[in-house]
Parts: sequence; structure tokens; C-alpha cells
Amino acid sequence: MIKVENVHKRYGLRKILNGVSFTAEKGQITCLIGINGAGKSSLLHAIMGLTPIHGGHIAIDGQPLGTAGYERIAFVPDHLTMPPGMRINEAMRFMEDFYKGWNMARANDLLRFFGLESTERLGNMSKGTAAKFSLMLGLGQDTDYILMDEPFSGIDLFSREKITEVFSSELIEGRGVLFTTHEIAEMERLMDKAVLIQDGKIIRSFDCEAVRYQEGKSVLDVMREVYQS
Ligand SMILES: Nc1ncnc2c1ncn2[C@@H]1O[C@H](COP(=O)(O)OP(=O)(O)OP(=O)(O)O)[C@@H](O)[C@H]1O
Repeated sequence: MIKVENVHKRYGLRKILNGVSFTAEKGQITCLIGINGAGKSSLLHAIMGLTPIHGGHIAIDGQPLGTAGYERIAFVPDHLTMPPGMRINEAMRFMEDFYKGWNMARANDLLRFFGLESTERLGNMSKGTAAKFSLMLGLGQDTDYILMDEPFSGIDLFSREKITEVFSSELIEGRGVLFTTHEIAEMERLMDKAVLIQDGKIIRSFDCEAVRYQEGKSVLDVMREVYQS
């Protein structure tokens, strides 16, 4: 389990995360939902140790996050982090050289699943292809958890559907997935848990199935209640 407890973060004097607490379980898909500027990316960056926090604790399976912990979490950012002149197959070889948990066989399965062309240059990829490529780099690592920042942002319907498909495939089975979004349409039926964040605070966290059956509400219904009240 990834456990975030009372996390505070500020940029300069501006408070961005104000005592955030929630958990993301292994074998479940947890969605961190919030409008622009709510603090979703900052929270993922804080979990990955990419930005310092100013209070609170983050642990993975009971251990504070350190080098060993980071080998168990993959991060899929919302932008390309490899040089634009590199080709997909070169990026895969780079991952093999630098990431202990890189699984070339699974990465090749993902390449086929997404219909990626291994010789394509990263700088020439469309937004949708870049999103699939980033997901391939993340899921190509043998990690227990995977964090994704806005995997659907600005992507056409068919690419979104293909990306959604991976969430219900064996390529992701058994892992803990935590992703951020402000568009939940396609993912609504696949999510196990929704965590709503607003102004750096968690305002609601719930089991999607339970809310659906006990209250007859969709995640979107709960979002409308919370954000439009
Ligand atoms: N490096 C930074 N320096 C100063 N302020 C920042 C920095 N990064 C983010 N912020 C501010 O922190 C707040 C939260 O940003 P963050 O990117 O975490 O939100 P978000 O929920 O991911 O938004 P979006 O959906 O638009 O990506 C915003 O007001 C943003 O302007």
C-alpha cells in the first residue's frame, strides 16, 4: 500500500498541499481527481521524491520511501522525458541499461499492444502516440506500483480507448495503479477507488463499487455533488 499521511507542501509561501492523507492499495486502481491546479501533479511528484515536502509522511508497504522503495514504483509523467532525437527502440535499450526492473519481453508486448513503431523518433510522435509510449516505458518495468500523471490528457477518443484497454489487461494485473485525471469518462467503470482533491486537501475518498451499489451513484454523480455544492 502507498500511504500518504498528513502531507504538506508549499512553493515559496504558497501552500499547495494542506495535510493530505489517503492510501492506494496494491491490486487496485485509485484515481486522484481534481480540477486544474488542485495539487494532483504536486502530490505525485512528492510521492516520487521529485519535489520536497514540508511535513507529513509517505510510505510504501510500511517502509518510508527510499532507494529500495523507488525501485518498486514506476512513474509515467505527462510529458516526454527522453531526448526527441531518440527512437523508440533506443529508448527501450536505454531503459534496459539503467533500470534494474526493466522487462524487455513485456515492453515488446506493450509495443505490439499499442501498435507502436519501434523505429519512430520520439520528437515525431503525435500526442496520443507519445502517451502510449510513456505508458509502455512505465508498464515495461517490473514494479508493484505505477503512478500516472494525466494519462488521457489531450488524447483522441480511439487512443484513450486503447489506453483504457490496458487497465483491464493482464499487462497491469496485480499492481497498484494511482493516476490523476480531470476526465473520468472512460475510466469510471475500471476505478476501484476515487480520491477527490481540492485546494490541496482531500475532500472525499470512496470505494466506487460501494457508492454505486449502496447509493446508486456514479463517480461523476459524486463529483457533481462535491464540486457544484
Ligand atoms: N514549480 C512550481 N512553482 C510554483 N508553483 C507551482 C509549481 N508547480 C505547481 N505550482 C502551483 O501549484 C498548484 C498545484 O499545481 P499542480 O500542478 O500540482 O496541480 P494539478 O492538480 O496537477 O493541476 P493540472 O490538472 O492543471 O495539471 C498550482 O496552483 C500551480 O500553479
